[in-house]
Amino acid sequence: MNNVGNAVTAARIAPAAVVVGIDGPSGTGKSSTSKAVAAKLGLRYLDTGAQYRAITWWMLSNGIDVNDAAAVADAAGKPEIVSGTDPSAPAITVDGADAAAPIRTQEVTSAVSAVSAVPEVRTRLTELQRAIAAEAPHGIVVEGRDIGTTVLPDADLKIFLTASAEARAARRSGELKGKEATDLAATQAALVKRDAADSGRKTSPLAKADDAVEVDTTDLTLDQVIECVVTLVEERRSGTESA
Ligand SMILES: Nc1ncnc2c1ncn2[C@@H]1O[C@H](COP(=O)(O)OP(=O)(O)O)[C@@H](O)[C@H]1O
Ligand SMILES: Nc1ccn([C@H]2C[C@H](O)[C@@H](COP(=O)(O)OP(=O)(O)O)O2)c(=O)n1
Repeated sequence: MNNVGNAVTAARIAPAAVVVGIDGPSGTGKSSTSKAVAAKLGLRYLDTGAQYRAITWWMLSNGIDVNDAAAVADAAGKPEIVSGTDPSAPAITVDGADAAAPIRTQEVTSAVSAVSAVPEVRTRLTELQRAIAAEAPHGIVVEGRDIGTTVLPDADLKIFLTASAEARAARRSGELKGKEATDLAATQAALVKRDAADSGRKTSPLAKADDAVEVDTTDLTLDQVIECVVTLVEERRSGTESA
């Protein structure tokens, strides 16, 4: 076959880039599922929560009062946030510094909802997220709170993960063991408080898009959730299921 023939065949065989948005509250399995699905399907991966944490870390490190929305808005454009999109090695830097560890501290977790509620912060990160998604050659799995509703409303597949507060708190406590306090009731109370703040803010709150597929992960293993999402992506790709 000549070169033109080869190119035509390759174009027919290569699947089109697929964009998947995975939203839901904390501890429902967004990060674990998104990374695994992206790795299995050869897609890029973007953790938008890590970006909101990164901007929050920068605010705290630079002495900005995170409860002063005007001060946060003024500073929102200052930090340079760079996200890696390799699902097997997610990376994030702020002004060139590795932020992977400091964005996971309790101090950042407690402050992130206030910073995320500031419209200037959301506008800046939404633009960044759209640009990253547009550059992914074979497609991308993007996880967050407002991907299906706001960041990528035209995503090929939208998933909304849920789980009981008890299950989510137990999962998070398991992660924290040995690092920080593991009081289950305190972990659950903190989760529920953050959910309420994220769902209750005015600008692009945590919400299920009308056309998202809801998956309750309370009684599913992580492998079952991954399998479920992989199957849904493959169905969308082959056009066997209507949106
Ligand atoms: N279906 C599941 N069953 C049990 N544990 C899970 C399940 N999904 C995720 N986990 C675990 O729960 C914790 C939180 O998962 P994560 O993917 O970080 O959630 P999210 O990104 O929604 O906050 C991780 O330790 C993960 O391994
Ligand atoms: N698209 C997004 C992603 C996260 N956020 C905010 C709200 C969340 O409480 C924080 C942290 O998100 P992250 O996904 O890291 O949180 P958990 O892994 O669930 O603890 O960021 C957001 O407002 N919009």
